[in-house]
Amino acid sequence: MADPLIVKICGIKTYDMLEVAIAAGADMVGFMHFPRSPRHVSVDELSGLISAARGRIQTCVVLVNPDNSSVAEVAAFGPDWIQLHGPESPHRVEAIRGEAGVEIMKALPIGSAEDVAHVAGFAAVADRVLLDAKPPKGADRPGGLGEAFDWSLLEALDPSVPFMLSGGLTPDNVADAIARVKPLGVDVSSGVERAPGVKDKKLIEAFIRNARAAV
Ligand SMILES: O=C(O)c1ccccc1N[C@@H]1O[C@H](COP(=O)(O)O)[C@@H](O)[C@H]1O
Repeated sequence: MADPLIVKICGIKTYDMLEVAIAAGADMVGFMHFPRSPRHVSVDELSGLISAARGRIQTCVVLVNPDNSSVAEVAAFGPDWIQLHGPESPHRVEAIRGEAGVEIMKALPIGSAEDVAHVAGFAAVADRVLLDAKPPKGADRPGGLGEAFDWSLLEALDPSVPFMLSGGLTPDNVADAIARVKPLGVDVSSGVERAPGVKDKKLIEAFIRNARAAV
């Protein structure tokens, strides 16, 4: 039997939306700890949200090119995952994985065949890889821009590499994405918001319903 699809709702900032994601049947929630993001939560907020979620849903803290002290500070709150969403090298991913004591998801920007060729090297040192759109030059953050990439690029990916898909997913395109790309899981932030950083209950419910119906 195929593995069940993993659905991650990222950029949760409030307890209300944490409860919405849990009730709607998400498998994982993501908390952004990156000040330039409209979804940024402070370390105090992170600590509270992770505690409220513990044992009910998997938690993932998103960091961008963190130093060792940030990794240690966040890992101490006991999330299930840390997502590295910056230009971390395979060597750095391996070092953080060794130090953090939590599972590591490495986000990789995909905009060309060359980007796809690098995925297997990261998959070898991370617990999971997340394939996202490559941000345009000059973007103020490396993700969470609601931009999709050309999914057909993934036809060149080694089929033995499991990956999650993100970038511009919405309730309207998630079923098509799953059918075409066959990811291990899907991850959404902007596509379930009514304004940047403001999650919407109905969009979260529709996203999860449509994703589950596609498998
Ligand atoms: O959400 C952000 O602001 C963000 C900032 C820095 C790095 C990653 C960020 N978000 C992650 O990007 C992907 C795709 O998001 P979207 O659905 O296209 O908006 C997802 O993993 C977000 O958590």
